[in-house]
Amino acid sequence: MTDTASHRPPAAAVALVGALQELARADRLLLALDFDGTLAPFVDVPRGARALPESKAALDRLEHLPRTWVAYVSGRPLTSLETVTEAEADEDALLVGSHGVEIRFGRDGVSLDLTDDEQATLERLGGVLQELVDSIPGAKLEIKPVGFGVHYRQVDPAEGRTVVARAREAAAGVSDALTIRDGKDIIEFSVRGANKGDGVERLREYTKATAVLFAGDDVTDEDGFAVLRPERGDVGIKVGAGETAAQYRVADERAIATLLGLLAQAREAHVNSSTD
Ligand SMILES: O=P(O)(O)OC[C@H]1O[C@H](O[C@H]2O[C@H](CO)[C@@H](O)[C@H](O)[C@H]2O)[C@H](O)[C@@H](O)[C@@H]1O
Repeated sequence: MTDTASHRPPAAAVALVGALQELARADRLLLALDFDGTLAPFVDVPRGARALPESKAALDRLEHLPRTWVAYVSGRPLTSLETVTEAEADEDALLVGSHGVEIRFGRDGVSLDLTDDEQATLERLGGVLQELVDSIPGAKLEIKPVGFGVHYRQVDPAEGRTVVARAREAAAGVSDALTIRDGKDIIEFSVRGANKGDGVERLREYTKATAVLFAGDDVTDEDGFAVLRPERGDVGIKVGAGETAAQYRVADERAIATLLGLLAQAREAHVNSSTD
């Protein structure tokens, strides 16, 4: 490789920047973004996670632009997502929580209305998983509206697989109809199945977006990538390693922050040129 070639940006990065410039020209643009591992670096205590300041600043610019919507699509319960995105008081916030089960679009929400069977399963599930985490140093139970997350980020790394196996076994003793999701140092069980793809489609319908950007880092984000329509200008960005259906990949949350800054700049330029 020549010295000049070694300083050239890789073709994939050039293609991604080009795709974002095209996206910036969309008539109605929706940014649907995963939170943890995409906007916010991982931390030990989930309520302490926050988007990188550069991402937050770019998203603030974007959501103030006409015909542009910013939405968060997360595995977190809606209330937790409101806290970490600082959207509690934002009456226009677009939030999809609990992997697509909980929805808050502006003032409108979806009532969960758990059936008696779902409620009973949830209670038994909580009992067995609480007993499990109490027996494993460092394990924590996250209570969610339709399920539970067993966190093992602070468990001895050699024990991670055992925690997952024991949690699966305990949950199987309660019901064989649970939705189970493996995440980053977490295994989650839900009595209701919906996914991030459902959430993205609901957002697309609500905003009447003509193009969508979805970015995510985890296996659960693959449902979001699966509903994208690249032939209509949608863009999917996978953050970090792992198999993906996304068209593009970046290394980490810092790269996402940089791209959101570029997109904000390109969208502002597009909006200004259309109003000239
Ligand atoms: O869909 P996401 O927005 O990526 O949410 C996935 C899960 O995120 C949270 O857990 C993860 O982040 C924590 C804070 O950095 C970290 O401690 C934990 O190990 C990660 O798994 C959240 O607590 C879960 O409810 C979400 O499902």
